[in-house]
Amino acid sequence: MTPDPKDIAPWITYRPELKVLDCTVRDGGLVNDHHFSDDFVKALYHTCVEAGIDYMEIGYKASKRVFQRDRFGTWKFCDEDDVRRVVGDNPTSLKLAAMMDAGKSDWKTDLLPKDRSVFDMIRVAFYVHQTVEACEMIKAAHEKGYETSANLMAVSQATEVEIEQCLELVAETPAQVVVVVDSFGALYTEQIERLVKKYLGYAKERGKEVGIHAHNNQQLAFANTIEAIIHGANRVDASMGGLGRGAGNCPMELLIGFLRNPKFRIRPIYQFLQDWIEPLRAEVEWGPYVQYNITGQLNLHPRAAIEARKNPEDRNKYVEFYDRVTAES
Ligand SMILES: C[C@H](O)CC(=O)C(=O)O
Repeated sequence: MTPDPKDIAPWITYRPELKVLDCTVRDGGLVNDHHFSDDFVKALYHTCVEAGIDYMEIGYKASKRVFQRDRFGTWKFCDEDDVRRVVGDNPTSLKLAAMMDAGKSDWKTDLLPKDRSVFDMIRVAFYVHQTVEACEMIKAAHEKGYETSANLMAVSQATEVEIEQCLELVAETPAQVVVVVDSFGALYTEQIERLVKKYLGYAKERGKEVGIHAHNNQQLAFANTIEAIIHGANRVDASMGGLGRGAGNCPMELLIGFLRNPKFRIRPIYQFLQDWIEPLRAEVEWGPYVQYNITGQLNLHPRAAIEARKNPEDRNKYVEFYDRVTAES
């Protein structure tokens, strides 16, 4: 059989259906409590438009009952007026997404009907025990007119049977996308392959796409993202300079350098790194530091590593950190 020309050297061709989501402000908000200036978010928005990125996740729609409004920045709540101050009515082809956490958002009351909102997509983030609420959230957002995505977090800690039960329930919802989320940066490429194939098994026949959201604890976020793409993930998350919680995410500059669709342009991304990400490094820290390597290897939430790196004097006490977390786990 003659192979499809697209399959001979797929890394020099492209899949038109593959879409990229920028999660810089949303995941990066977990580093600075969402205190990004309007100018930063505006510059990122224009960069995403110029770079041909498909979606920009501009923040969370978090509950103001659960989180104090004055302790967090604008992008934790993404009120419609705040977002419009930066993007106007968004007269571009870049779609805007917000994330809503199960258990931490007022999804019954906080979502406007789509025709009155600047948002296009709601991504529902949940842990496996919150699957039932997440399915209700997805249905509610869909009924209001939004595209929806199901992001099962911390999948590296869920059992096989829990993942399967979750996917069965999510498959029955209107979610267009189901994302493999490696919250702890714990997964290796072989595991990514298995998970993407498993997710596709539930998603594909219902017309849903599979996505990938990788963390960089073991410096595998880019490699795992490529692996997910190879096995059929068509929705891909990345952030500028890898900005994101703890070790950060798959760097956008690497991802766009890898993708071959001519609609993507890398130059505006370098401009954004130069103008906005490098100055930010002087204020906040993210990246695959040793404490994050350790929590990734142990398949643990990065919170202990984040805590350990808070005090600059203690940052290099790797052995003490290693001994503590291995004694606790
Ligand atoms: C579900 C989201 O992608 C949340 C997140 O960033 C995570 O890693 O978990």
